[in-house]
Amino acid sequence: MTFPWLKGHGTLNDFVLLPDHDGQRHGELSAELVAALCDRRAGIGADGVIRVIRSAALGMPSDGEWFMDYRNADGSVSEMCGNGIRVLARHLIDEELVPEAPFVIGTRDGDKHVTPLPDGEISVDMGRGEVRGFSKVRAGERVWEAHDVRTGNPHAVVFVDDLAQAGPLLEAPEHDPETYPDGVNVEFVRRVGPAHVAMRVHERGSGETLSCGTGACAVGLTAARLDGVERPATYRVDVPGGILHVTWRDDDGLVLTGPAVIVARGEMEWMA
Ligand SMILES: N[C@@H](CCC[C@H](N)C(=O)O)C(=O)O
Repeated sequence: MTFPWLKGHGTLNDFVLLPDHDGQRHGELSAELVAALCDRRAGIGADGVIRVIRSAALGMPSDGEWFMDYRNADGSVSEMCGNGIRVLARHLIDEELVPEAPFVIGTRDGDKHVTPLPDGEISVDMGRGEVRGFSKVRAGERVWEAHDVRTGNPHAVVFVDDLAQAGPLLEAPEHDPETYPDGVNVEFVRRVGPAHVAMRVHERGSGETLSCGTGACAVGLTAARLDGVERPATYRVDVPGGILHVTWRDDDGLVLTGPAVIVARGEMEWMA
């Protein structure tokens, strides 16, 4: 089987893009193929795969022509990816597949409005986040009370004095299956200064990654609420792979802004 692919990243959260515009190339995208492509030794290597497909071809209701069909590195499906949608947007712009900006991309968390900025960064209206309460997470020997936050997908946000307190994060932090029946992305957050935080993340289905856009939104929203700030407020979120900005608008919506680049493309002859 041969097929085209591209590789891109947003703050080093990296993705393999699989153009499959009318859904005829990959059929039901198998978890096995996704995991093989994401393998950093035996495959291309990535935190996730994005199938570039028309909303209509996937039968998904959307005002956007294009849909982000997102898979984690283990092949599991996620509703939303804040870094991935910017990388997909960059690809759609580069290939002139979208007529004008701003434009809409469909996701399993609904339609997202995307705005390319003059400095090359891309903003995404992520919709409203939801802060629900608390739930315990454990990493290594330590247990924390985490904020249960939803930004299209599930997050547990833990404030720490030092990001090293999370330990090596080689395994998924333990969590309450009643709060998170489908698993959870866990963010460890340190305050850096006013409206400025730093985080590490262990992503559901992908392990520790160098950035997470939905996670940055969960963290920015939680920090801003704890600070009791007036909206609109913008928080800088430092991730190991770069810098993201999260704006909490006065209508409660969250806007994620950050870089997105395509770094390679090719034609794959899958030998496995
Ligand atoms: N890296 C992404 C989030 C990807 C999905 C996540 N692992 C999940 O399973 O919910 C981001 O930038 O938001």
